[in-house]
Amino acid sequence: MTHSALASALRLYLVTDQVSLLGHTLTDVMMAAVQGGVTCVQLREKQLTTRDFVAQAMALSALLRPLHIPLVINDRIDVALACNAQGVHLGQSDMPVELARSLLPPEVFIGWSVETMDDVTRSASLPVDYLGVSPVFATPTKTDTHTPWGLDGLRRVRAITALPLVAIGGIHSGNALDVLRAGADGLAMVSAICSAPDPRLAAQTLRTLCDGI
Ligand SMILES: Cc1ncc(COP(=O)(O)OP(=O)(O)O)c(N)n1
Ligand SMILES: Cc1nc(C(=O)O)sc1CCOP(=O)(O)O
Ligand SMILES: [Mg+2]
Repeated sequence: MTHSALASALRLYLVTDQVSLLGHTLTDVMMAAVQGGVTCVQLREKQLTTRDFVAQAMALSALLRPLHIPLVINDRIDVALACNAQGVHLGQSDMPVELARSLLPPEVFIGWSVETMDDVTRSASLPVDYLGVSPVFATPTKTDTHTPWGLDGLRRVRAITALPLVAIGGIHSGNALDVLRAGADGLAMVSAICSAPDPRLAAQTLRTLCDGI
């Protein structure tokens, strides 16, 4: 996929989180978000057994594939391979991206979290397809994060890389435009969609913002 095709695919990026679902099922929230216009889904499971993770990944893959919405698996190359995911997302403590690249089919894209300018500089010589700018704002959804980049930090990242940038952390409809204007290609969100009273409407509102600039 070209940079620009991948950037479009990552535009409104749902990251799942069982804890944030307010009693709804993951499948129901994901499908509502898809109806509202999310362009990409990351399955992020920290508590499941491998067997249950694979089963969940296969179930989501069967729903998303006919809709041509890419499924990204967080952290786990084996799960991504098992469900023929379109992408994986790896962070600074996950499997090294060079090793992941050697294990994955070439068409599977790799996202990589960048927490410092040094990470961004290093990304130029790594086999990564997009960068997760981690975090843009502090968020209660994930607290083991590095110092937030803020909008100025995001602008500085934008200035030194041509890779697609996915902003994550504390993003919602009230700051989405600022984040896009600071240079993000895509917005990744957990709570603004998963914990919304109406996830379909939340995604639709965000999609309208994404399409408007
Ligand atoms: C799009 C996106 N960006 C960043 C992350 C965070 O990845 P990581 O730092 O590996 O942390 P965990 O999500 O694994 O807790 C992400 N998942 N997605
Ligand atoms: C999964 C994840 N990764 C982050 C990072 O900074 O790398 S922040 C985060 C959670 C984002 O949740 P919310 O949209 O509710 O703020
Ligand atoms: Mg990770």
